Amino acid sequence: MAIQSVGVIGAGQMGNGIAHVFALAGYDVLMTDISAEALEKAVALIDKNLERQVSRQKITPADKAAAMGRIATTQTLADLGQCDLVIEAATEREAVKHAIFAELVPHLKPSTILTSNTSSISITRLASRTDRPEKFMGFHFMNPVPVMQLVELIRGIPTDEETYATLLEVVRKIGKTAATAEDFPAFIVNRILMPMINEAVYTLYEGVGNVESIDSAMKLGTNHPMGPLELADFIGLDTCLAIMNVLHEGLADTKYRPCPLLTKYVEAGWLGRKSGRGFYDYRGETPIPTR
Ligand SMILES: CC(=O)CC(=O)SCCNC(=O)CCNC(=O)[C@H](O)C(C)(C)COP(=O)(O)OP(=O)(O)OC[C@H]1O[C@@H](n2cnc3c(N)ncnc32)[C@H](O)[C@@H]1OP(=O)(O)O
Ligand SMILES: NC(=O)C1=CN([C@@H]2O[C@H](COP(=O)(O)OP(=O)(O)OC[C@H]3O[C@@H](n4cnc5c(N)ncnc54)[C@H](OP(=O)(O)O)[C@@H]3O)[C@@H](O)[C@H]2O)C=CC1
Repeated sequence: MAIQSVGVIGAGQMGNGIAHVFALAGYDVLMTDISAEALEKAVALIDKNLERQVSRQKITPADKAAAMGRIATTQTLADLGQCDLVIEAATEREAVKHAIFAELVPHLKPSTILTSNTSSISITRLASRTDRPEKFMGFHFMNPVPVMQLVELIRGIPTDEETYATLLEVVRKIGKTAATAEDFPAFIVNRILMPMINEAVYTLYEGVGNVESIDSAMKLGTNHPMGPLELADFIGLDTCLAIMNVLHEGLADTKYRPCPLLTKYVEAGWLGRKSGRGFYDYRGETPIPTR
């Protein structure tokens, strides 16, 4: 099936990056969020990130103008009804995602492919609550979307071959590379990455190192571009905790127990970069460790 128009639900860190990449690749993008402010911020951020690509001569000013011209926003979910492909990238909470799909599905044309950018939640379970489980897939982008090469494709039990083949082709058209994962908690990337981040928080919690020494050790000792605590702040501590909870509950193994310190930071509303504070304080000129 040919995809031309793409609906993006949630204009947070991932939603804006997904809209950016699809618009640049020539798709018409309609982005929605419950918050008008989030939509405004997302469009401003896409403009800024495209400008950065222009200044590094990755794209031309005309490419940027064309991409911005392909992005529209709405606060009405039903407006996404005529899109060929919908990518849900709202908050990592299963109840939120079920509610979005329940509201959206009655407005969708029959051919629309419905996807979720969830980091961890069962695709089969999300699909089963829609009217089109065979046209439902996990479509998992990495942060920052304009930079990261990978997209994980996750088929639920009922997903049909045509839907999978269509998304493989879309990944190719946006210039990224697909890895196919089976539908088990947190799929491939987060099954491996999130326990490492959680272990870094335990290392902090138990006093083995402080924020600076843990991040420095992993950056300089294992050549990771970001330390695990810096990366956790970048992803969002609420999202990290949500993923650990899905792993813990879904695999029923205590080795996935979220670190109590991670829970504490989320309870404080210190969610990382997006809220101004997490394992680092981002409110000044340079990030300062909070422990
Ligand atoms: C939680 C989940 O479900 C799944 C996940 O996403 S897990 C998280 C996966 N992501 C990671 O692991 C990211 C790890 N970090 C990194 O790879 C790097 O630190 C980083 C790419 C984010 C930044 O790299 P850096 O070298 O420190 O910064 P910087 O030099 O500013 O940027 C590198 C390049 O990316 C570009 N870039 C960075 N952010 C960008 C953005 N938002 N939009 C467009 N381009 C961007 C820069 O323009 C630059 O391009 P050039 O190489 O062409 O010059
Ligand atoms: N952060 C990351 O590194 C990655 C995240 N993901 C996944 O992408 C999804 C989004 O994450 P991320 O962008 O980081 O999260 P953010 O918190 O940055 O953004 C989520 C956005 O969704 C909005 N939202 C919440 N409820 C609804 C709703 N009912 N309808 C429309 N929009 C809604 C939020 O609005 P408000 O702020 O007003 O609540 C917010 O703007 C999650 O499923 C996450 O697991 C996948 C890969 C990487």
